[in-house]
This record gives sequence, structure tokens and C-alpha cells, in this order.
Amino acid sequence: MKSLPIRPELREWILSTTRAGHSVQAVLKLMQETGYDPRQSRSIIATVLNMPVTALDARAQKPGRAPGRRTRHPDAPGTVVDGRAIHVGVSMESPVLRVLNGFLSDQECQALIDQAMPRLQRAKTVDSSGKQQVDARRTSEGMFFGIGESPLIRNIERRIATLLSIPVDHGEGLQVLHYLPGQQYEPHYDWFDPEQPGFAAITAKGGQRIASLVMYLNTPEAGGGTAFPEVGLTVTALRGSAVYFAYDTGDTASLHAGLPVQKGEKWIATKWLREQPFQLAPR
Ligand SMILES: O=C(O)CCC(=O)C(=O)O
Ligand SMILES: [Fe+2]
Repeated sequence: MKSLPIRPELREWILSTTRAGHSVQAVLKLMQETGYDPRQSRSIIATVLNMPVTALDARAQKPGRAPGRRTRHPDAPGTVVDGRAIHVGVSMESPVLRVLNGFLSDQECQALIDQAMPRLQRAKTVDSSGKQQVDARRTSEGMFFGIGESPLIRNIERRIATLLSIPVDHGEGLQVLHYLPGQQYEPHYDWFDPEQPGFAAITAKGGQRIASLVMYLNTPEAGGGTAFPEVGLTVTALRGSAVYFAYDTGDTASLHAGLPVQKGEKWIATKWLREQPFQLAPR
């Protein structure tokens, strides 16, 4: 896209208004009310705030609640699931987020790493036509466990289902990712963008994603936290803990990134949850 000349006063106004706590969507609305056309205002805001225009397109969409089932957000101070005490270390409502301490035992973390290691491949993302593709934004290696494929996986899936009060079959297969120093997962949303041409194909089974649980299987020596840049929060990657976040379609507060590992390595297991059953789960 060609860059537009932006008046310094307009640039300063956008910066000071967002710094004062107004949402980007509010800034967009104000600009349109003062006569800027919507495309032009999006492009100007994206340039000034140094963010992808696509993120602003999503902001402009009306956030929507997927019609299906929702997860229950765990309450502080925590709960006992299957005899395991899980503590809510941090709670936030926008985005809806919980840091869950003690979600996995050290043995479970190690077993997940050991079982995933021989099956790792360069991590893929889903492209706009619904196909899996290698993605430069995601430089880690990964693999998927089949739903309920072993007693270990079944235990973890049941724990997630109980804690979040959603049936096991609403989950996608558990994904394990491995990052080396310098590797990262750049800012993204886990919900699927309805404007993307592949949306219908991606959501044909299971519908929209409604929540994510990222479990940390080890503690990187430096770096590798999960950042939520819209709220200035970084969750530390700590073995056995997890971050849960839930979202509606278009919820831009759920923007998140796997920060580059600076030293050591990082292993995570991610469970994405859908609004409808995604698969037939053996129980
Ligand atoms: O690596 C992380 O901390 C985040 C991973 C993530 O965003 C995902 O698996 O969807
Ligand atoms: Fe993600």
C-alpha cells in the first residue's frame, strides 16, 4: 500500500488519544465522524500505531459471539481437578485471561516432551484457503497428538474439560511446539477471521474457536513468555503452568505472541477449543 502523507497534528492526536486510553476503534470512529473515509482512516492509524492494517480491519468488524458453547472461566483462587490443585495466579477480563499455576506435573510435562520429540515437524499455520502451510511468522517445530491417543493425553484432556466445563470433543488435538533461541510466534489471534476466504472450510467442523490454553512444558532460561500486547501483559513461561484465554470473534484484546526465546529452549502444549464438537472423542 502506498504511504500517505500524515499531518503531524493528526499523528500527535492519534498517539495522544490512544495513550489516554481510548480504543483504536474509538479513534477510528472519531476520524470518520470528522470526515475521513474509513479506508483512509484505517491506513493512517495503522501507519501511526505501527500495526498491520488487517488488525484494524478486524477491529472495524463487529465483534461477534459464536452461537455455540462457551468455556467457563476458572475462578480465583483456584480449584481441585482430579486431585490436582490448580491455582489462578492472574485474572483479567479484557481479554478474558487466567494464569493457571500447577496445571501439569513435572512428570506430565516431561512425558509430553518425550512423546512429542520424535514426531516434530516445522510448525504450520492455516492459510486463507484453509490449507496448512509453513509460515515464516511461526518458526517453531510442532506436532499434533490425536484426541485421546494415550492415557497421558486422555488425562490432560479430561482435566481441561473439567476445569473449563466443556466436553472433550470440543477440543482440537493437543499441539506441542518447540522453540529454539530466536524462534517465536508473532502477534496473532487464535479466532478465525470471518473475512478470510477459507473461513467456511476451517469452521465447517467444530465452528469458531472460543478459547485457548497454552501449557508451558519447561522454563526457558530467558525469553519465551506469551505476550498480550494490547494490554501490556507478558505471561512467564514456567514449567507446569498455563495461560487460558477466551474470546469472541473479532476480540482484538486477545492478540498474543510467543516472544523470542533468548536462551535455552521452550516447549508448550496448546489446546484450542471450538464452539461445537470438533471430533468424536474416545472417552
Ligand atoms: O508460544 C506461545 O507462547 C504462544 C503460542 C500460541 O499463541 C499458540 O499456540 O496459539
Ligand atoms: Fe495463539
